[in-house]
Amino acid sequence: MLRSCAARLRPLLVAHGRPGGARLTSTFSFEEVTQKDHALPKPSWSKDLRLLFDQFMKKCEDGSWERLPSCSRHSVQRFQNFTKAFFSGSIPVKEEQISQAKFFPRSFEDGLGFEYAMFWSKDEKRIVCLFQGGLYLQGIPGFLHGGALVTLIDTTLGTHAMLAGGAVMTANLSINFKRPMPLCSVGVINTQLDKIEGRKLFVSCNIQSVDEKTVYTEGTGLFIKLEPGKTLV
Ligand SMILES: CCCCC/C=C\C/C=C\C/C=C\C/C=C\CCCC(=O)SCCNC(=O)CCNC(=O)[C@H](O)C(C)(C)COP(=O)(O)OP(=O)(O)OC[C@H]1O[C@@H](n2cnc3c(N)ncnc32)[C@H](O)[C@@H]1OP(=O)(O)O
Repeated sequence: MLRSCAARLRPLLVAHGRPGGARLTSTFSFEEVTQKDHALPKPSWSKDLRLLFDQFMKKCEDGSWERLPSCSRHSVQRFQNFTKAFFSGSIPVKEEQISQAKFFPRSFEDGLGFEYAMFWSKDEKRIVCLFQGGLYLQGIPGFLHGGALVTLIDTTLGTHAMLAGGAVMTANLSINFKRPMPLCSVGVINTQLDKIEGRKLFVSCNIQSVDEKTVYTEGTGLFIKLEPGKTLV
């Protein structure tokens, strides 16, 4: 039986002894829901993406690296806990709609949107995200839309911030587009946590070509740790 994504993510959050991780687990009581893990090889993955994925799966064998599961939906339970913890006002979306809601980067058909897999290095405290942008992410003809790259950077930096500090939200992103990234090509995102100041987590990354000869995009993000009881709306 497929374990829920959240259940597979939970050990990561708690294993790093993050109070946030524990709080996130206790606050969000990861309900056991069976969901498809999208961060696994699919027929739409290119040879480059599969090769890189296999290289990183090998690195996971000694436990120094960990593949991060990635599902398309939050459970209703997590929605209830998240909104109860951080949102006082009535949230416009209804609970029954949540089961249809999808995590944006996982809302495309296989191969047409964001194909990606993230790996977390416990020792180096960084994420490597292997990414292939599909045909529905086009901006200028033949190249990826800048907003698609920002989405992926937001999600990757946000995941790093979450692993470092529990439930977070993006406060600021700054992006430099250095070279256009071709549609259907593979990019590698490397993140680093630059500093933590109170509730503020400053993380940065770049997206490089597989041969590391081209830097497509650079990004920094400021993520704010959410405080249960301090409602956002
Ligand atoms: C979220 C996880 C939930 C559980 C998920 C479980 C499993 C994971 C599964 C999938 C998820 C995968 C990845 C998740 C990670 C990321 C994905 C994307 C995340 C987003 O896509 S999320 C949507 C976009 N995001 C928003 O919708 C936020 C709107 N916003 C607000 O909700 C508030 O704005 C908030 C909460 C950010 C802060 O509000 P607040 O009241 O709590 O804090 P306050 O304002 O006091 O700021 C505290 C200190 O930050 C400084 N500060 C604030 N903003 C700044 C800025 N822009 N520039 C420079 N400094 C800034 C202040 O100056 C002060 O600094 P100082 O302490 O030094 O005075």
